[in-house]
Amino acid sequence: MDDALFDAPSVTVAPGAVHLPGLLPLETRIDLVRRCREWARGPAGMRRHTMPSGGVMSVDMVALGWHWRPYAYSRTLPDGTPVRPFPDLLGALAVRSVEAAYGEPYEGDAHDVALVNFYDADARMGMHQDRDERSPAPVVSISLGDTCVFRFGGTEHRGRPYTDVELRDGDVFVFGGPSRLAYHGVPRVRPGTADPALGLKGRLNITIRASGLSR
Ligand SMILES: O=C(O)CCC(=O)C(=O)O
Ligand SMILES: [Fe+2]
Repeated sequence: MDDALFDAPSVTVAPGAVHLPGLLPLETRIDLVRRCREWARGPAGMRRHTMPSGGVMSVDMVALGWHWRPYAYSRTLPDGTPVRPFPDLLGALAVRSVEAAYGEPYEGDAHDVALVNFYDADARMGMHQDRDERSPAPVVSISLGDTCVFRFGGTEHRGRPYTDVELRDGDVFVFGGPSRLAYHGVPRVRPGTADPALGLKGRLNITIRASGLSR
């Protein structure tokens, strides 16, 4: 464990919700983008989910560890294709991020699922809670590429009051404790703001979670 992480700059947006701007160095970001490209491919790769309302999401998604579709986890994809495994690297990144956010050793459930979201210039994500997990472990959200507006609200409903935070390439946002079930969404992406060194057009987001489900 790198002690310097406990000293990383952080902004507490709400109790238990901590923004860690620029936590990830360029080499980590480049490595994660390369991995996301790999995860996006193949039979268990990126897809656009249809919501129960009939609307189609504007974000492309791939799940690791457990498959996710609105609104449930499953061991395999609907056609039986195995889900891609959850990479140890993301588990380690989650622990380091939670420790950097809260400044104390992490002793909660092990993170075992990640959702990778790709946003093009027009993609959005409506206000929602992450509540398909059965573990209270904090969610760790990693941003790569284009900056977005991340809207973070309360736990009761999707409306105001909320705080708009700019999430940039390499930022990490941790939400746990009293904010674990806070409504949040991405009302807009700022196209063309990605670091050219990344070679990424658009925005990638990885949320790392503990499913609380047993295999
Ligand atoms: O893209 C983001 O920053 C948030 C993604 C999110 O809320 C989710 O995947 O549940
Ligand atoms: Fe979410």
